Amino acid sequence: MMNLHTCADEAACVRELSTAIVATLGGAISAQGRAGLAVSGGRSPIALFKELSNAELDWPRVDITLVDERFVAPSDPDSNEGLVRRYLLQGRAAQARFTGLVTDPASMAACLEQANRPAGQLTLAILGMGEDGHTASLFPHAPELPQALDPAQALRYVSVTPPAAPHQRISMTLAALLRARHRILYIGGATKRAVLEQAAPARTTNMPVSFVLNQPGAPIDVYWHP
Ligand SMILES: O=C(O)[C@H](O)[C@@H](O)[C@H](O)[C@H](O)COP(=O)(O)O
Repeated sequence: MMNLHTCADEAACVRELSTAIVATLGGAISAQGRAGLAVSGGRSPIALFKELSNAELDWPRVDITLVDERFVAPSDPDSNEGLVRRYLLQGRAAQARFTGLVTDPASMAACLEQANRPAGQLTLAILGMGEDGHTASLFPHAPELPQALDPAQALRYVSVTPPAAPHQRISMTLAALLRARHRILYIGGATKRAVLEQAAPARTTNMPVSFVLNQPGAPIDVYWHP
């Protein structure tokens, strides 16, 4: 079920989100000693990463990883790890512990083996959305989509071949996203608002984001700005 937060503009969303994220991670640190955060790539989170990197939080107790990654070396301009290193792991947040997904750019199997090692419960997953209705790297019509959306999927990460976007991907599975304690979807603009409204009413594999928007036991906070 989704809880929609409408912000006046991007700056307002970034401030509101940063406050909410710090509260959520801080709460987990107080309760369990550490917090786990998984973030998305793309252009949308850059301003949020900049704001968060200066937030006051016990960053050494925060484990940061990725919701999804392109199968490229971390030095590649398209790498989500590179994006996180440039914009989030700066300032105060440089003290967080980061684990990327492309741990061996020569072997997808080795990356998946590493990414799927046992881990504690994720505190928060921050998702983005594409205009085709993908979230994470859960792309419509990807051959691996059935495994990635399987509610009984034990794996946290699978490989995904996007039918119409560059690079092989490593994506968190729907089941893993739903096992996180909290979920946020952060989007902006009129086109994505229309996509959200199309995807919100019912689950459809044509718009995989609909599976995170329609889960009674796993609410999601959606932040949108015009
Ligand atoms: O690595 C990725 O491609 C992302 O994690 C992806 O799911 C992203 O969130 C959307 O594609 C939105 O991207 P924009 O913010 O660039 O529109």
